[in-house]
Amino acid sequence: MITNEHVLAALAQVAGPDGTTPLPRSGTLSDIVVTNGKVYFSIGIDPTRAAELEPMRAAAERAVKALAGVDAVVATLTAEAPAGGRAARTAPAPGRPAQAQPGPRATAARARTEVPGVKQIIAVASGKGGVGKSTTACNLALALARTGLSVGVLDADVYGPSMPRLFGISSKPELGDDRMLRPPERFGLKVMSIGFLVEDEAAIIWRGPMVMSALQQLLREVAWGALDVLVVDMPPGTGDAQLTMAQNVPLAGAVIVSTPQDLALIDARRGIAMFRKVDVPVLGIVENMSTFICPACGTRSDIFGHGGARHEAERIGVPFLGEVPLHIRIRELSDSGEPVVVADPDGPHARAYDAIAHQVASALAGEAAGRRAPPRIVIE
Ligand SMILES: Nc1ncnc2c1ncn2[C@@H]1O[C@H](COP(=O)(O)OP(=O)(O)OP(=O)(O)O)[C@@H](O)[C@H]1O
Repeated sequence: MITNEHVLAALAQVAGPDGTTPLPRSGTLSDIVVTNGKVYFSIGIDPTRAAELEPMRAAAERAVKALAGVDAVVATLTAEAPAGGRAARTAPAPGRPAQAQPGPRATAARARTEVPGVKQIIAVASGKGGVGKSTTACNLALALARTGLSVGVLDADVYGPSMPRLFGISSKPELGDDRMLRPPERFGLKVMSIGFLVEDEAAIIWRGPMVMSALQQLLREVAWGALDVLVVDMPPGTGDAQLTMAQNVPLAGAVIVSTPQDLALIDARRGIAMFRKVDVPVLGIVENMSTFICPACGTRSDIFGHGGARHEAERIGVPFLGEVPLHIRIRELSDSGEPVVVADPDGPHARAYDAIAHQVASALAGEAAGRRAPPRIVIE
């Protein structure tokens, strides 16, 4: 069985970014994750040296691949600091002066490199877990595709990837000759999930730089082809991992999912604040599980105080994108791998997602227009 020590011993043969210090002692190596014969690690580097250090990355991969019992190795270069948390991030390397740490905005500007072929990336996020973020991301992506856009889905929820289940995908992505992963396709959408790369239990131990490294790999080492929109299902919450993702992915905007309970709305506010902090436009709030329509008698009940999200959105000046009722069909269909937008395309739930998708699409069109050069005004 391969252990971290075996991997470290192999990496000791490879010189780190300074060209002499072995990688394990260079202070740039992330945690090492070994799962079912696959080894994952990242090397934190100055992003301006990425091309120059590619041979070092390849050498590290080769050294570990040579170990008996290793089937696959994924080594990535990341602009993130090495493992060791904040202490490692702020401590200067031996012999080097301490440097001022860039603030979130500076980091965002540096790290948000576009993903080739992908026009716009949106995050679907929530301030807390269990509010239906993944269900919303999945159905929103399908509804966006119904507006004629070409759409992909990236499941970045390291704490509980659910896109394979929601889309009913059991196949894993294939690795092409060009070393790019070919994402499985379902209902016309390319779907990639962090769950395809690791076992569920392994995902939980991914932290900081490893998470970012995996996300960068999912963004940039996947053959997405030409996409109008890539929908990223974010991990729930507003902790460090989420903030790092919001900072490092070139997001055109974020959709916040909330249930109507006050508590969830407080969390939703935190989510909004997080995206604002890193200059990502909040496209709006979706109120999920907004009302309960009794399947037997059709009576509508407002379980959690319906309208809370709309009211809150108005109050804080964020667009309200729409509401999706709590309905057993949505849950049943999600569990069966046939999302409601596909299974019942003309039903009321699909129409609710369509309405949300239209608003998101027009907000994105506005974002894209905002990025274009302003029109030249000619005064005659
Ligand atoms: N509108 C809805 N009506 C009925 N059930 C729903 C609805 N939205 C989500 N669910 C169900 O609620 C559960 C949680 O949904 P989901 O996994 O999408 O939430 P999440 O916020 O992504 O959760 P996590 O934080 O665990 O990632 C699932 O069983 C899902 O089928």
